[in-house]
Order: sequence, then structure tokens, then C-alpha cells
Amino acid sequence: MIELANITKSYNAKTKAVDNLSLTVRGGEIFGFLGPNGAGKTTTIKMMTGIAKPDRGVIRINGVNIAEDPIGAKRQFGYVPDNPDLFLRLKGIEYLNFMADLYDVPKPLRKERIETLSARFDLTQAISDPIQSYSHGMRQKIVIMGVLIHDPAVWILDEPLTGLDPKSSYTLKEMMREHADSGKTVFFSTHVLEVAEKLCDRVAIIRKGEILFCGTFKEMQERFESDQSLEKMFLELTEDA
Ligand SMILES: Nc1ncnc2c1ncn2[C@@H]1O[C@H](COP(=O)(O)OP(=O)(O)OP(=O)(O)O)[C@@H](O)[C@H]1O
Repeated sequence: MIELANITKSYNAKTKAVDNLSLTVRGGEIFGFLGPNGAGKTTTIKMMTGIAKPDRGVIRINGVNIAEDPIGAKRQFGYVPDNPDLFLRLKGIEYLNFMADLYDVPKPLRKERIETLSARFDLTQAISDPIQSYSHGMRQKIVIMGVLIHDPAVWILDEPLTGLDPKSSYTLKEMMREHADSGKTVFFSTHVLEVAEKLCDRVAIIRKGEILFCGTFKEMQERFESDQSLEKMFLELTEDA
């Protein structure tokens, strides 16, 4: 579960990147975080993951307040950033072992997870190569595998599908569904509205740091008295007045 209460963040005196935002993402759901460029999605995610500090407001991950117990809160989630260019000098397998060490994953369990994850993401051969030699999509996949290796309860994914080939994208979506169906939480940001419409149990639409809508796709259609696609309603909602 992720709880954000009245989160505000400004980078300068003029504008608020995130403005008094409140949101609860429950266990058992895939939650899509949508919004135009510069809406405040990454800033919100950075605050949820403890990378940026909110000016105001409270964030709890599975009930753990990230300001009061940052380590405890960080044990609850796995985070895939929007830029996968990390630890480029390491080989894939070294990176996975590093992540497994960080989260105390026992040796037999990590071996099993590495085998399963690399098979699912078609990286079995490539994990012996340096990450520097990987394509963008392969880097994205190794970062996702590094996060999943400690089996976090809450997944926080910033644009996770960007750059993935159709099979890997399908696999990740399948894994997101399995994770949510097991009662755990998946929160992700995306610009791909067709994916959000099909995959998400609920979505929030953010613009200029504020939430314009939060709910199911059906609730959105009811509110707009429309049978339009999520894409159409998103464009209408986020259009500048
Ligand atoms: N480090 C920073 N310094 C100053 N302003 C920033 C910084 N990071 C973000 N901003 C500003 O905060 C606002 C929200 O940006 P953010 O990156 O959170 O948006 P986003 O919804 O993730 O956008 P995108 O879809 O383009 O990734 C924007 O106006 C952006 O210019």
C-alpha cells in the first residue's frame, strides 16, 4: 500500500511541481499514474522513493513513514527509474548479485530467481556481458530484474515499458498482474494510454502537480458521461483551459 497525504514540492519560488497531492494505492491493484510532460509524475515518484524530500506532506509505504524510517520504508518497495543507465561497468550478473547482496537474498534463492528472471526476459546469455554493451531495452530489463530479485511487496515503476520489445513488455505486464493478484501493490507511470486502459485497475491523472481524476476507467466514463477511450478523455481533461 502507498499513501501520499498532502504532498507539495517546489523546485523554485514560482511554481509547484507537485501541489497538495493526496493518493492511496491499495494492495491488490495495478495503479497507473498518467499526465502530460512536466506534470509532476517523476517528482512524485522521487518523493515516494525517498530520492527527493517533499516540502510538506506525509508518505507511507506499507504503513512505514518514509521521513521517519527511510530504511524501513525502502525495504517495502522496489523502484525502477525512468533512466536505466546505471552501473554500466558491471556485468549483468554482477549487478544482480550486488542487488541481491544489498537486500540479503539467500544464495540458493537468488540463483533460482536469476535463472527464472533471465529466462523470462531473454537475458540468459547476456547477463555475462557488461551492462555497457546492452541496448536501452536490455538495460531496462536488467534494472527491472535487479529490483525484482528481492521480491519487494510494492513495485514503483517509472515508465517501465519504454524501450522493451513486445515479448518483454508482455512479460512485464503479465508479472505486474501476477504481483497485484497476489495482493501486493504495483504503481507505474506511463504515457501509453492503451496499456493503462487495459492493464490498470485504477488510474490517476495529474496536471501541473494536481490530481484531476483518480479512479477506475469505468468511473471515468461515468464522470464524463462518455464511452470514449482513456486516450480521448485524457486529452480532453489535460487540455489547457
Ligand atoms: N531538478 C529539477 N529542477 C527544477 N525543476 C524541475 C526539476 N525536476 C523537475 N522539474 C520541474 O518540475 C515539473 C515536474 O516535472 P516532472 O519531471 O516531475 O514531470 P513528469 O510528469 O515526470 O514529466 P515527463 O512526462 O516529461 O517525464 C516540471 O515543470 C519540471 O520542469
